[in-house]
Amino acid sequence: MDAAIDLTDRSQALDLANIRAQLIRLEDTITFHLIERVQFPLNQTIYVPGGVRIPGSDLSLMDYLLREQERLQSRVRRYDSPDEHPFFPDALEEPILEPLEYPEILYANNVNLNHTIKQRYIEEILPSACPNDRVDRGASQENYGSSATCDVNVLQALSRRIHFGKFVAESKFQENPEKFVQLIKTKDKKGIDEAITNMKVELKILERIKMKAETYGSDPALAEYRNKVDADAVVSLYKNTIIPLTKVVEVEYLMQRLKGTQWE
Ligand SMILES: C=C(O[C@@H]1C=C(C(=O)O)C=C[C@H]1O)C(=O)O
Repeated sequence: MDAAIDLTDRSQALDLANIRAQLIRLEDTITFHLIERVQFPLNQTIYVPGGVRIPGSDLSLMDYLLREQERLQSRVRRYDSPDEHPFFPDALEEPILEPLEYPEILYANNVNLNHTIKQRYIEEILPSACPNDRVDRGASQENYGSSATCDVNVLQALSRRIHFGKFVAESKFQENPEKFVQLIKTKDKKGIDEAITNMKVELKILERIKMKAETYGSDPALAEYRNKVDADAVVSLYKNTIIPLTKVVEVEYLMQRLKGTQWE
């Protein structure tokens, strides 16, 4: 959707500095969406299929909203973009807008980590980020729809950020094809992971995201408005979920990279 990178321009899309700038932009998106979500209780019920009665659907309330949001957004070609991955591919419909000409930037692959992303978000990320001092006040209160709406925003931002690993991986492959061809041919996933890892960049990200969570989570003019989000929970989200899953995307994308090429 609002890519800072023009994905119809191959050189822009594979410039590692550009890609990293987009990942930095997504830090703001993810942090702000998380701040919006944690103003509500955990409301576990909205993640349970049947937890809230939905006519004609046996999905959880959150899954129902996510699926319908993806159906709607597919009609304005959100999922034609190579940096977008649906959680419910079967819900997508024909766009009402003319198709955009995306050059072949990424090589054919079936890497989609959304099932894992959603599971980690519901089972680990939300329980650690949502304050446990607010109780679930049941569907009769206004929180359920608002919580699910915020969840959809967070999940779509997490998916975009993690799957951007494909552009990182393609950029790194093109920088040194010989090294990666050798690692891929020998199915050396550990070697690929080491080759794509840049600890300096990772440490910088963790420092910056802590500062952002503390800053965005407070109001400069109102001292009492502090810690709208637990900064350590946001750092842990990046350290234990976002960065590791981005690297899984990079490794799994590269494992499929030689298919149909002269190296196969
Ligand atoms: C995304 C990159 O690849 C890896 C993953 C990172 C991440 O998910 O933030 C950061 C550095 C690398 O270990 C990169 O090199 O920028």
